[in-house]
Amino acid sequence: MISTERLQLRIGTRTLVQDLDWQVREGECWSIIGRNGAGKSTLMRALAGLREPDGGRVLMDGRALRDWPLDALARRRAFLAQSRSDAFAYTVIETVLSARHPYHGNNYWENSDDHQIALRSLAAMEVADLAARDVRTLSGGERQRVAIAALLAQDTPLLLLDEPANALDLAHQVSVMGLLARLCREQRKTVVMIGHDLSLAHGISTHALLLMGDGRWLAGARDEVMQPSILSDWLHHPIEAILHGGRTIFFPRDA
Ligand SMILES: Nc1ncnc2c1ncn2[C@@H]1O[C@H](COP(=O)(O)OP(=O)(O)OP(=O)(O)O)[C@@H](O)[C@H]1O
Repeated sequence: MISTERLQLRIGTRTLVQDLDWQVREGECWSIIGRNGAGKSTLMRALAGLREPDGGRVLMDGRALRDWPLDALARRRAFLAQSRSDAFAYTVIETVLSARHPYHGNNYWENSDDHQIALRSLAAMEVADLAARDVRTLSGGERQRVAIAALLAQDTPLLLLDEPANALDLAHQVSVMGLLARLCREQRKTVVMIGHDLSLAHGISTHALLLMGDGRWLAGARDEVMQPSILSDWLHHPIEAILHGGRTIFFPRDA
C-alpha cells in the first residue's frame, strides 16, 4: 500500500528519520509512537505527499509519490492533520461534502451519492445532528469528529491520522478507535496513525513504528515492538504493562 525506501527527514541541522525502509500492507493498522518532537507529524506529512523527503522516497502502490497525479493520490489516501483552522463560515455538512471533491473531476456540484456518504460519515461519528451548524461554533471534540467524518467521506483505501483521539472524550476515543480497527479488519482499509495513548494504540494496532527523534526507528509487529522495556527506552520513561480483561494496559511508573 505505502512504503518508504531509505527515507530521510531533516529539520534544520537535525535528522529526524534516517534511512527508513518501511512497508505498510493492505489491512494493516500502524501506530507511530515517539516523544514530542520526535518527527511523527513530519513523517506523516511526507507519507501524505505534503512534504518532500530530504532523501530516499515514499511509494504508494509501488510508485513514487511524486509521480502520482494529485487527483489520483487524493482518491488513494486521506489525511487528518493534527490541527486545523476554520477561516470561513462553512456548515458541518458543507465541510464534509467538500471532502468529496476528488470524485468530481471537472464537475463542480456534488451529487446525491455524495450527500448520502457525507451523512453516513457524520452518523458514524455521531455528529449528524450538527449538520447545519457553522463549524466555527463547534466544541473541540465535535470539530475533531467532523474532521474524522470528512476523512471517512473520502472513502480512500489508506487513512493517515495525526492524533485522531485529540480532544475526544473517553467514550468517543474508544468508539473512533473501534471504528478504525473494524475498517482495517472488515474492509481491508489501511490505517497509519499517531497517538500518545499506548493502551489505545495497542488495542487497535497490528504494527507499530517507534521514532527516537535522532534518526533511529524501530518497526514491526505490535507485540514485538510494544514491549514495556522497549517503550521505556524509546519514550525515556519507565513504562509497565498489565493484562486486564484480555487487554494490555500501559502505565508510566512514578519517576
Ligand atoms: N517549520 C519548522 N521550523 C523549525 N522546527 C520545526 C518546524 N517544523 C517542525 N519543527 C521541529 O521538528 C521536530 C519534529 O516535529 P514534529 O511535529 O514532526 O514532531 P512530533 O513527533 O509530531 O511531535 P508531537 O508529539 O509534539 O506532536 C520538532 O522538534 C519541531 O519543533
